[in-house]
Amino acid sequence: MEPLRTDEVATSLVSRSARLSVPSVRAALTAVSRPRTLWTAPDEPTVVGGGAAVTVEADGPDRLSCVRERATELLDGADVDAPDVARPRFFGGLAFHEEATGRDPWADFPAARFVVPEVQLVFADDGVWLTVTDVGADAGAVEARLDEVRADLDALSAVDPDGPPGVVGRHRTTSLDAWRESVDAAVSRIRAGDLRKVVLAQALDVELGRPASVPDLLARLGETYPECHRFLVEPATGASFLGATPERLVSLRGRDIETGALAGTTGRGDTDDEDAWLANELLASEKDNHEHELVAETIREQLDPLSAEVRVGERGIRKLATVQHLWTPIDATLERDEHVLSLVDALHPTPAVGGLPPADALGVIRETEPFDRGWYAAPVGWFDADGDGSFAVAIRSAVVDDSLATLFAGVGLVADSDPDAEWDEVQLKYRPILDELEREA
Ligand SMILES: C=C(O[C@@H]1C=C(C(=O)O)C=C[C@H]1O)C(=O)O
Repeated sequence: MEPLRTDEVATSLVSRSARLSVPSVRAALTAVSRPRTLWTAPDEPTVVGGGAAVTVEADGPDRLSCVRERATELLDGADVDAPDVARPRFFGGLAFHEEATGRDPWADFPAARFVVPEVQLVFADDGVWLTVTDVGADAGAVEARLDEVRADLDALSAVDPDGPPGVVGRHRTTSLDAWRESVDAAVSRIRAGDLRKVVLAQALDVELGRPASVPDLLARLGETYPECHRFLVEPATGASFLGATPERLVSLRGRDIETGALAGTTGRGDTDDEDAWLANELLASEKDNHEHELVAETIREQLDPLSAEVRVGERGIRKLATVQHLWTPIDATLERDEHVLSLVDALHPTPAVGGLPPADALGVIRETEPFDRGWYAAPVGWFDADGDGSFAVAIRSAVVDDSLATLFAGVGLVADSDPDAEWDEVQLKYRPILDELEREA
């Protein structure tokens, strides 16, 4: 991609904002036009985006510094009249690997893409804020557009959500036999000392009874997984990528970093006793603790050189509707100012979704997986003009294209991993999305 010319970018991003009322996040997401964005994170206001005032894309090993450079030019010269909560931000993410293949279902997903939504709605504690942004327009035109969009959105009425579309067919990318073979091969390499951990994933193509409503699916995921990051990345055309992930990659505010290690998995029990028993087994499991420790250790090592202090909290259990994970909170204070994209670059992929050593694990993933990960297990999130931002790891996710959905799920493999147990764990990790597609209303 050609770099943007300076005369195209200087002081040309104009944002204006106002309060408004809309019945729900779902109604807002239904009303705005593509490309659409949804971002919901614990302790952050939910954001809905529609349209793109500006789009920045990049490819290859320097994709994040390219994005950052172009975005900084645009944001530095911006003419913004908005309270902090409603400031314009870039939303988007990356492909798991450095290059995009363009293979189905990822045809419309480049190696990195971020947009400043033309229409941004922030569901803040004190109400909903609308921000309209344009590039190359005069302030009067942006104000007129703000009035127009606000009038349209203010007139929205609540609509009952549709029930799930239902699942009428399934196709796995990996058979149980092929899986056993791949896991055995990976485990042998780990035992031989070639690598310490690798995360292998599967994809599941699902045919739906009727086209899925993306806003409804995300609304249902919000009810079942309120503690997760929910996201939608929907390009101008083609498929939508969405999910409800329990894994934060990193958030940065000023010099304060919050992250954590999430790895090691078991199911939920049918009774409280069984649930507690499963949690205790997980806490005591040598294999899961080893798998987890590699993630926590690596995150700490990545943050150490950048930080005045890294604090690793106590390992515990993170319970979700369908699974429980080992989780260690990690926070840090930066030594000097950094952009959140630099932290994303340093941390992705953590051994929770890649492996260790990272380059060897990525090699095994590329050789083994018969499908393109696309943006699955990669960072999605936002950043602003100060370089603050928040990113999640896009797991428990799917690409939805009309009546077709492709779900992704992976597992961490170490020396004593068992192929059949890992197979079952993959099936468990499909459930967040699969349940919302299948469940009766
Ligand atoms: C890779 C996934 O999950 C990751 C792998 C985990 C594990 O192996 O125990 C647990 C949480 C995530 O870090 C996924 O859900 O697709």
